[in-house]
Amino acid sequence: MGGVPSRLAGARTSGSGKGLRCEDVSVTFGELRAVDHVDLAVAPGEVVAVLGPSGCGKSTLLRAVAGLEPLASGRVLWHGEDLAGTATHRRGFAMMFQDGQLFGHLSVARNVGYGARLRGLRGSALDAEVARLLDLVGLSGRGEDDPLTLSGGQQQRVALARSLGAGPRLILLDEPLSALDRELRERLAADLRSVLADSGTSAILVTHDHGEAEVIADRVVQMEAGRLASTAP
Ligand SMILES: Nc1ncnc2c1ncn2[C@@H]1O[C@H](COP(=O)(O)OP(=O)(O)OP(=O)(O)O)[C@@H](O)[C@H]1O
Repeated sequence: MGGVPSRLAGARTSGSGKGLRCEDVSVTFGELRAVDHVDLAVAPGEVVAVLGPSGCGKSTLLRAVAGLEPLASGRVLWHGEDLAGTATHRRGFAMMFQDGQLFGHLSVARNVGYGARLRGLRGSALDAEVARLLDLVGLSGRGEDDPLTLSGGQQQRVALARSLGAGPRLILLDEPLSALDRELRERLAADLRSVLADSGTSAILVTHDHGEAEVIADRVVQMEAGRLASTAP
């Protein structure tokens, strides 16, 4: 934790067809075209921020990538494979929201180990994985705590560790820090960047905070009324 390591070499471009590709993706709610013919590529290991005002369609785009919204047009592909027939839980993507939605009846360790258990880890292998994840998010030794006694920032770290524990190939982050106060947000933004870099996980970060996007992401794309605009390195 701490420090901002440089991103993985070669993770900056996505022209190879590797990683995620949204092609001409639209999502409609009745007359409203919430996501309007969006093209977006995320290379393996790359973190892309989607920045835009409230209601511009950011969350809907994430949900479409996750397979939680039907597409009115276009395709979502991973390594060139169309995911249309792949259910959400089979896509290998994890989602993390503003409110980390921890399981209040489970210890921190059980929360963090949840995804790893789904991957089949048990016993000492599971314990080692939980310890690794807790270390990754700066919460070593807190495994037996009740998550609801942790601060908001600590809870978000647990949520992040739990998401990473599922071993996702892509993590979808929907305003993961916006419930926190500014000081904590700035600190956790730097931590989030280093955790994503250390784990080599591809990510899409949705936010309306320009500074947060700049700190966390390799690339920032602007969304406005359902459409993606400029790309700034
Ligand atoms: N299930 C739904 N049914 C109808 N309209 C919806 C639904 N979900 C989202 N919308 C509408 O789609 C548009 C985009 O919403 P979305 O939540 O994607 O925006 P957002 O950019 O993530 O906003 P915020 O930053 O406030 O979370 C909004 O006009 C919203 O009202």
